[in-house]
Amino acid sequence: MSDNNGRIPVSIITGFLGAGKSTLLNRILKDKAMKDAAVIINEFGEVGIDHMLVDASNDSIVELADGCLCCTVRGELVDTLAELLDGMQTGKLKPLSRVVIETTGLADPAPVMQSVIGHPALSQSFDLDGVITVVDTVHGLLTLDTYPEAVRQVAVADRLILSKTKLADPATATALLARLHALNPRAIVTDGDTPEAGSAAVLANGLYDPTSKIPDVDRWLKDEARADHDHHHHGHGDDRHHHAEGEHCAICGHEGRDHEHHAQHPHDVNRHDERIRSYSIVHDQPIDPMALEMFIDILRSNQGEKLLRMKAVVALTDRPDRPMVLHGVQSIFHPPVRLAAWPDPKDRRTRLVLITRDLEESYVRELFDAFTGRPQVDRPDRAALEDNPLAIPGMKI
Ligand SMILES: Nc1nc2c(ncn2[C@@H]2O[C@H](COP(=O)(O)OP(=O)(O)OP(=O)(O)O)[C@@H](O)[C@H]2O)c(=O)[nH]1
Repeated sequence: MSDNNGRIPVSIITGFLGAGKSTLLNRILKDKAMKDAAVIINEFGEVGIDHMLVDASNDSIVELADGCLCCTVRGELVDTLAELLDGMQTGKLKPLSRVVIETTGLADPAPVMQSVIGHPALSQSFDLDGVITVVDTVHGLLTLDTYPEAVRQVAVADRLILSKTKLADPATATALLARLHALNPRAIVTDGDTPEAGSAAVLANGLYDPTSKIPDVDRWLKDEARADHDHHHHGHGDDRHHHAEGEHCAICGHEGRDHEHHAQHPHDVNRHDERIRSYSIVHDQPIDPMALEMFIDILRSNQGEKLLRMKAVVALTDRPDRPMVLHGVQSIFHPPVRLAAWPDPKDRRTRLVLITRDLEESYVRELFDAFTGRPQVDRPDRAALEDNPLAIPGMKI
């Protein structure tokens, strides 16, 4: 199902080692809607076996063995996408409805996403439709504590699919959900045991909606208010549970006197999580296109590596009725797309959603305010920044 511009949606399935990626993919491939999809499987190790585990009824399965998609075989991924395109253009391949990429368990999804959105030619033909991260309900908490790759996989996901839910005890599942919500409040969470999880519908995550032909902006900006609320409380000690005397706490197992703790287990050292933030910026006046360009340029050239993901719908002064959609991963941005109209004509506010690592919200807000005409008293304005981009406090190059 390609969009207005003929671009083919690409979904990335990721998740830690053994989380259940292949199991999920096998279920999805049985969906009739996957008939014209191509699947690219990346496997780490000398001998590829994942392709044998994936249902072979789909003849567009390509395996990229011996190396990790996010590092050594990234070029191979680009080549494979180019070959698929060539195959379609020369009539050797039937038109593809979708491409699904399954990464290795240790992959950082960002470079894989960049291969799709950042390649000048490929981005004309493919569009990232979302990252689906499979999380093992039994081992998820420990994995998140131990492996930064797992935290990144959760942080950038559009959808989280919980596997092995029936094997996990309820307390573990509750604690995991709280942890996932803190890390990525906007992701859709789906129980892997539901029929929905095994359907092609989970792959469509709304960078555009195939039926309405415009990005499902509301979906990826969802929970904006709640996420902001959570963020403001994060780290200020307000995100606590209170228990009455004698009450059993499902998260930490404590019983007895009144006690409080964070949504995660109190002994849980969220050493990776605390560096990752998700926040949104809302602005109600149309923005000068030049100012937007400079804001994005400074942000990505100076802080690109900390920008795990940014999605935005922006009202510009030249055509405020036709919003601009921006979509970036680290310093790579998809070519901006002008929508024909606002997804919701009653809500024409500019909205930016950012997922960052080691980049404070206050820095991004100040930079945004400086370029959109709302500088604060003791902060540099746009003119000062154009003269000297280092004038932003905390700016490092
Ligand atoms: N009970 C149960 N087992 C599951 C579920 N999902 C996966 N498994 C099992 O978990 C094991 C790992 O599943 P895979 O689908 O191979 O996981 P993967 O993420 O593709 O693994 P790698 O490719 O090694 O990273 C297999 O034995 C699966 O049968 C689930 O929802 N419930």
